[in-house]
Amino acid sequence: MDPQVCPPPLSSSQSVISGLDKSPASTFRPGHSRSSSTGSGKHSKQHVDRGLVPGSSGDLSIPGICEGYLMKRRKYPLKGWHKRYFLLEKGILKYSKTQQDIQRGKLHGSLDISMAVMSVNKKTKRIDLDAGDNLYHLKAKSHDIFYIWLTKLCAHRVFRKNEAMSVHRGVLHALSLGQSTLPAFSQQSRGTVSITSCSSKLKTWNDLQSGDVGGGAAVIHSWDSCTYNSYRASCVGSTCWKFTVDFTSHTLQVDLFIGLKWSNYSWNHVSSLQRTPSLSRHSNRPPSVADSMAEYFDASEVIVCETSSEAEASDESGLSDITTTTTSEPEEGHCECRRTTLPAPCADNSHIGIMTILYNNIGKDLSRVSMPVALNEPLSLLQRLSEELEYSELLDIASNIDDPYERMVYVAAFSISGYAWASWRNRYKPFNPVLGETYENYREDKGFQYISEQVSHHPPISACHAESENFTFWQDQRWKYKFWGKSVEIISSGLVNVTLPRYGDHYEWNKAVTCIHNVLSQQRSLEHYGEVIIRNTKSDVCTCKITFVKVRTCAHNEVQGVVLDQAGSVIHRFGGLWHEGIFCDTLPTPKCIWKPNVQPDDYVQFYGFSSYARELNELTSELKAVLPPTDTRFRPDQRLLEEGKIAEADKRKDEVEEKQRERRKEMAKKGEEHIPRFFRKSVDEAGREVWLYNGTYWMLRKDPSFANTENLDLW
Ligand SMILES: CC(C)CCC[C@@H](C)[C@H]1CC[C@H]2[C@@H]3CC=C4C[C@@H](O)CC[C@]4(C)[C@H]3CC[C@]12C
Repeated sequence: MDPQVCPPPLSSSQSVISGLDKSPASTFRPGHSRSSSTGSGKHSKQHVDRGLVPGSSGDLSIPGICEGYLMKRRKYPLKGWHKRYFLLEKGILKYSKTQQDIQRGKLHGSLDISMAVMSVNKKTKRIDLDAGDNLYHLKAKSHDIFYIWLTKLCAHRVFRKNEAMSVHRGVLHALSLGQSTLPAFSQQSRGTVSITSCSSKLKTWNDLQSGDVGGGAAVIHSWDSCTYNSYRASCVGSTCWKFTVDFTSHTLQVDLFIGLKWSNYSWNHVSSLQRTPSLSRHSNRPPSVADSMAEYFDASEVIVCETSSEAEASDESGLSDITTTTTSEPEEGHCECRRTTLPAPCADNSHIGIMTILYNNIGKDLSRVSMPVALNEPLSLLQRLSEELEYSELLDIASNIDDPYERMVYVAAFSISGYAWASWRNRYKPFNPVLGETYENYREDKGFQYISEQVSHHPPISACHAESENFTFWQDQRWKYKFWGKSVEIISSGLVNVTLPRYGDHYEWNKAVTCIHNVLSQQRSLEHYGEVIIRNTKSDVCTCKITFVKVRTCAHNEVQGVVLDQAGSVIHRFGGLWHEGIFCDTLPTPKCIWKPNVQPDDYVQFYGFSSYARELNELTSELKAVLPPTDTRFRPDQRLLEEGKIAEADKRKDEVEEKQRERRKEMAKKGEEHIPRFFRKSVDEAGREVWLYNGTYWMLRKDPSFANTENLDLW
């Protein structure tokens, strides 16, 4: 995959589709050409430049309009593609059913190109635009049309960015002149905010960024008095401006917003200004800094994928499902052929009397209590633990950062990313794996292979191990549930370990406490709290302290962290919301370090599963041939649940549990002890009992293969 690829921007006068421009359907406007991608004319052979996203020139000429029919992937529940008429003008992509509808203003949707991550696939002629709250999967009918759109989309992105830059300069200029009105071009951009009233705040902000206050480094308290109550952001030199100027016209408003917040204006005040869609998309909460930063960083990406996929062709039939979360075209033979949905939606479990179950088991370890299958999601805890690797790319990045402090920031973001699922998953519980159950997750596309095993039943311990070229990850988790009457606390012991062989690092950290609030009601919510300390056992250059902040009046899911040097001084500071993203402002370029993938639209119907989670229990014929029979994917009750056959699943669950009890009794009778197959018990440097991978799984899988080994019969 090749990030940051865009054809050179075209000014209005040098449209790639000059041939098309001459088609009768095209209309010309001075300095504002119109290109119809539906025309049949030939354009000069295009090549996609590998290199920078162009456009720092500040050229403000408006790129030509581009319009025509494209195929657009349907939204759930309808599948397949449909033909829609698109119009790209001044960086805004609008679409309707027909050209007439567009002309009449009957829009189906619109999207700001500069706010979207664009993924393209030349072979399949696909362009995916992900603006966070809006995701368009588009496909051109021919390569010519594909290139026209690609070129134009890039040109419009650049235009929007330059426009924002110039608006910004204009504001600064106006402020420096003490003007109360703004130059015309800023009003042309949007002009919705009462700029004059904010100018004094901006000026102070401007002083801050120019280093007049605090010797070039100003510490701003409470950016957002609600979300970032205690989060302190330092703004060094011009860095704060840097992120803002690169926004489109939204920038201005984000700037003002931050300026206002800093000046202790309330969100309500800001919301009384006319907000742009990007700011108001999370209507129930104020935008966080993480949001805005994430938007910028995403928007600067254009991802090109070279590969094609056979599955793509079948999409035409309208039979395959939508992919809503991938921002790039997956590699051949992989994600595209992974499933994007589950065989059946989840069943309503609100009728299950959790109260009776919990009250009958007060004081007991709930992981031992058998519960009705309707409370389960079709994943086991072994699979659940592998979800912690969903954002393994953070470790790949860390493994390429020479600076140990910055490396730590990425390791920290990885540790936080493993908690993101919680905001969508509070209605169902994973299956408790039976003793000896295994689960592998071989992700060639992500570059790691993961294996896990249930190594102990009492207490339940799940051990797992993943390796890739860049890192090794392992943990053995034991957890205890504590029921407090209304909420359940899950306390996990066992450390998470990550090594980065390139630097000889070995990081280890504890887990935060997970709490299910209002467990008896349907308005359950999950919270993580406590402190996570990340240590590098191979070097004491730095440690990291992450605080999952316990809920306060309005700051939900807040997390803050610091990277400290040996003397205890703060080298890096980061923070954000564990379900939304982590932002670090102490790096040379303040950055959104991590942002969770966009949830599929239909996540509520499918247990709150992300796209990644949906893939975990898929059993393809290739996998069937190589997996050991102990793999979770073969667990019959879980499979039945996945297929929506609740009553049968319940019956099978009893049988599986009964079989486990019998095996245990038999072993006890014979005086035997269960010996895990792929993990061995050991003691770490601090004298703690740990379960380590014995290195045999992938070897056996290959030779002689599990079909030729003796395997446990678990179900
Ligand atoms: C009453 C029921 C249906 C409500 C749903 C309970 C859910 C939210 C509970 C049940 C089991 C729990 C998991 C048990 C063990 C772990 C491993 C730990 O390292 C992180 C938290 C994690 C992953 C827990 C997350 C929350 C969890 C999934």
